[in-house]
Amino acid sequence: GTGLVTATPEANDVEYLSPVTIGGQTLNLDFDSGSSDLWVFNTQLSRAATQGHTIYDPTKSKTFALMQGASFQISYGDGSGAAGNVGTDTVDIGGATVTQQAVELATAVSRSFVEDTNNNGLLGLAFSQLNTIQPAPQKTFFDNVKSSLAEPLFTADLRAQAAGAYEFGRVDTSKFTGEMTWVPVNTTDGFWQFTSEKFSIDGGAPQTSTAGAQAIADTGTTLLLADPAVAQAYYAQVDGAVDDEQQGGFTFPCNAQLPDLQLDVGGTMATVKGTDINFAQVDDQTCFGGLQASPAGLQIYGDIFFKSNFVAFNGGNNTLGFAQH
Ligand SMILES: Cc1cc(CN)n(C)n1
Repeated sequence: GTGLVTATPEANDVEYLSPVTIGGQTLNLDFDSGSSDLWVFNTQLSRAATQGHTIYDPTKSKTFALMQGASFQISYGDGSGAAGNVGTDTVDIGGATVTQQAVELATAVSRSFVEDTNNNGLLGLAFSQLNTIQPAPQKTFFDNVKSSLAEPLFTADLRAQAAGAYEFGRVDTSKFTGEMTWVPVNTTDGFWQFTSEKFSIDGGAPQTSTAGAQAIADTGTTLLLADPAVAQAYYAQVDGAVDDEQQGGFTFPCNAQLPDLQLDVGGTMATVKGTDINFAQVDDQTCFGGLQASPAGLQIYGDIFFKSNFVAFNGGNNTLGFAQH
């Protein structure tokens, strides 16, 4: 089978939300290819924490079962987090269905989740080895549904300030232009990880940032966090760009002409449109860059990258497909 849901951006494309039906109840969740837990806002959370959210009520589901003694606790790269207990229920994403999917029920969530009332939980699409359920990690929705899909893959079609889609089971070639390039994934650390060590600016001469530099395809991260050498070289080409500690990264005059950026994905260059690198206005003249330096040595290609690139995540042969859109 296949499954298709819309991916609707929040303001500034900070994240994208997609409808998921759990035990007959539909919540909008943030699909995150950089983590492996499916957790939801639910009736166990305080009224203060759930104000404005859509919550899942396990007592109203005919197919819910508690996973006795199981718990989860997850922290994300942006410092946010959630923790709670666990059950199983039937999960349907646009027609792709898993019965007895582990559904993690938050009993505590960090402030940023409480405040983001469009987000009613996360659906992890990285590898199941990263699942935080104790005492026994559980499989992701994709791992569980994979064998029933027409093709063992899902695709992310994220758009700038417009509805896109996640699709399970097929590559809709009408969603992109040109050829799709497939690259090998290193699953050792549980991410959709690949080598990305070269870059060029506006199609200029390719440069190597750091030999063997790695990147992950992460739909749950807003920005494009690249090797510091990439960010330095890019913003050196933008008049008035500064690395502003107070703002927390590179900013530039909002009327700046932003060059395109090419990044290699497993050896083939993928383009990030300059227009997509203008992330958000921070004051009347100043804008904050969608490209920032990654502090940790691992590059994180988030939504800024996906707005220019249609990506297929193939769990059959552990490859990533990239195409411009
Ligand atoms: C909630 C959340 C998810 C991610 C990326 N995996 N981040 C950085 N924050």
